[in-house]
Amino acid sequence: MAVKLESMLEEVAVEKAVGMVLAHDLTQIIPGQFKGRLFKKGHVIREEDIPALLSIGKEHIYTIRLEKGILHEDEAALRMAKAALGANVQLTEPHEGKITLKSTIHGLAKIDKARIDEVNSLDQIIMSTIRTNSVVHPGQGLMGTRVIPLIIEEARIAEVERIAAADGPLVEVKPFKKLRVGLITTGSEVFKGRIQDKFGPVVREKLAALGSEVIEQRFAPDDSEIIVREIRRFKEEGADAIFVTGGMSVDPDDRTPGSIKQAGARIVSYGTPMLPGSMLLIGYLDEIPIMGLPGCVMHDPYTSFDVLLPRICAGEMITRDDITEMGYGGLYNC
Ligand SMILES: Nc1nc2c(c(=O)[nH]1)N[C@H]1C(S)=C(S)[C@@H](COP(=O)(O)OP(=O)(O)OC[C@H]3O[C@@H](n4cnc5c(N)ncnc54)[C@H](O)[C@@H]3O)O[C@H]1N2
Ligand code: MOO
Repeated sequence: MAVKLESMLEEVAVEKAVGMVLAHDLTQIIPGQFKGRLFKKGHVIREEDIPALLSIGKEHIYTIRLEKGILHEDEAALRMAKAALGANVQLTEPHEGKITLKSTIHGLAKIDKARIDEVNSLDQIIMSTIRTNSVVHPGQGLMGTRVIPLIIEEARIAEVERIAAADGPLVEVKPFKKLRVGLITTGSEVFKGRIQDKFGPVVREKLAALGSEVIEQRFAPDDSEIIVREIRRFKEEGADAIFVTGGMSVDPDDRTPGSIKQAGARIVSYGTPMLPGSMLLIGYLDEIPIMGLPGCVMHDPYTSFDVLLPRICAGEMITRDDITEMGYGGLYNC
């Protein structure tokens, strides 16, 4: 097969290539200064291009005679990118044989890791992505895809298309919903005014960054009855989610996990295998997400709360398996 492909590529010395059409983008790299396309595919080589071609190490160029069933790298990348494409994602033009998929919105990137792995197990075909469940902004890259050789058998790209068609899109971005969140801040030291609340501003800011809001923050002492009552009140008032802060660890005054349970929540997990954020609780009160947020959320910039919040704001239901998977790679300077 390799011999057949090679027979479609003919080397021509650049001095003899004037008037010929470049068959692919040509890259220049000057470390620290420039990396990019010096000549574009389709460029007709001129006499004055010869010194530049020689300066980037091209003494020969290829002319390609594509036979039936063989694809140029740009066409192969385009077919793979189209096969992977889901909602709120757009393609770039091919550049040096690569096509990038970019988000068109602020949202939650969903990347199907299992099928991306399946594609990447194929020889000389790549799909390089960001991690699934990342928060992305308009214009942000989600995937770059290309084939390694300059030309490739179409049947191999059809295999990628088959993998991509087996289920939903490989790459898509879910928009965030506008959640109206009820916030209950526990702790007698805050309730009695011994210290100033530092949880409210953090939770408000994190929600605002995802397009959601705190409808009201209520304060409760370390008293289960009061905490349960406030949880039920937010539920009755139609909050889309309820967050309870503080009182999440092992002291006798830590009443939050017990109160969430007592309020009737189905607990998905009390505890996440992530540091910081190990004492976080996530559950559901009917279909409403309810979380117990430990003290670290106030001061650590990235905790289990930051992993779960974007998914909740995108309307996803968190499962016990999702929590389990947070441990591997989940230690952040804690
Ligand atoms: N022996 C153990 N100690 C701790 C454990 C443990 O498992 N065993 N877990 C640790 C982890 S992890 C965390 S996180 C912290 C915090 O847990 P809590 O959520 O129970 O936090 P509190 O005890 O309620 O408060 C801790 C600290 O933060 C201040 N605080 C609380 N709420 C506010 C607020 N709204 N504004 C300002 N400051 C607040 C509180 O006064 C305390 O000083 O536990 C570890 N320890
Ligand atoms: O819940 Mo604690 O965050 O692991 O620091």
